[in-house]
Amino acid sequence: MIQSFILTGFLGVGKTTMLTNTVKEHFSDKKVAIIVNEFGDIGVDGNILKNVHSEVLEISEGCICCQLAQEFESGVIEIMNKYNPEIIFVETSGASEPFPIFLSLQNLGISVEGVICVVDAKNFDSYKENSTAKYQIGGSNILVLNKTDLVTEDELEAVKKDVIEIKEKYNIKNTLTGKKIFNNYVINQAQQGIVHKEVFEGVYKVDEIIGLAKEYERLDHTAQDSITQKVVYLKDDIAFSDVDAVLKSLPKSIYRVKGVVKTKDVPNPIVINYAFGNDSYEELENYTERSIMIFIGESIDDDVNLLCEKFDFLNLPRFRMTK
Ligand SMILES: Nc1nc2c(ncn2[C@@H]2O[C@H](COP(=O)(O)OP(=O)(O)OP(=O)(O)O)[C@@H](O)[C@H]2O)c(=O)[nH]1
Repeated sequence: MIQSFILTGFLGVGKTTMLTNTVKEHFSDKKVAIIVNEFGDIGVDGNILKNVHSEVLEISEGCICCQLAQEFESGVIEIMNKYNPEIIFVETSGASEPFPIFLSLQNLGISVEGVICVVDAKNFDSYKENSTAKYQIGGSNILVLNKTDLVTEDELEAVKKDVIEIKEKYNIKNTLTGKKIFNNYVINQAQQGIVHKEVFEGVYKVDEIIGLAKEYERLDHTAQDSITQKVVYLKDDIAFSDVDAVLKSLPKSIYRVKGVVKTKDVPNPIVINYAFGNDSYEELENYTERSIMIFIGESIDDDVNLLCEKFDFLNLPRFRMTK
């Protein structure tokens, strides 16, 4: 039976980082397939993951936990037929919930060995009130407190306490029986998403659930959430300092920026990663498409327009707005 893991967690918490590091560290001898669903339609994570693994299927243009359930299932079948993997990892977008994906995998006869929710220990306070974030915790059985290098022990304890409280409140239940679906859960810690191998050894395998799909009512949460994204292309190659200038001028409403940008001063295109005030850059080989930045946050349209006015190398696509 094919094994699978679902990776969930809010925007920018470190899911792609975990996948990149985990597969390298623990699964170099296995045939691994990765399915990644990005928030929106641009494959930044897909490009990063493809640099590390050969089998990466991107499902974009929507959310696999609601609008794209069917596309997700056919994607899984496609990857099984083409590649015959031993393990499938599904990285859900930071704006989806894991439970519908869990049901889809089980419907396809795939064993779910764990639903992992990555929590950003540094920025948890900034997003813990978001309802999707709560359902991500409630729908998982392995909670990983990541970015532990950025917090003190006391801060980490406080996050852990909050996470447990949310887990208890949002732990998903079978609406027919009233019983908890994930009876047990564990809380782990990580830095750069690296967790102990035990997490991936199937000790937290989730029991099969039968006949529950119709009972899950929170479908199409994207209709209610106020998180939006705006895609911006860059006209020309720019100086690295310009990228920095953009990130330093972000208003509070924009809490996540991803992108791949070609600069005049760095040989390879750089991957930009900005989450809640922290930024990082990494070079990416083999990227030949246009420079792009994706801004994600709450009600950000006007703020992104202002940024584009201020930095004239930022160019809003005229006919392109997702979500
Ligand atoms: N300091 C620190 N930074 C981290 C850690 N884990 C991830 N990061 C950084 O956090 C940023 C976001 O990481 P990603 O792995 O892209 O996050 P994600 O959850 O896949 O993000 P989305 O695709 O928006 O959902 C990147 O700049 C990472 O380098 C960590 O443990 N410590």
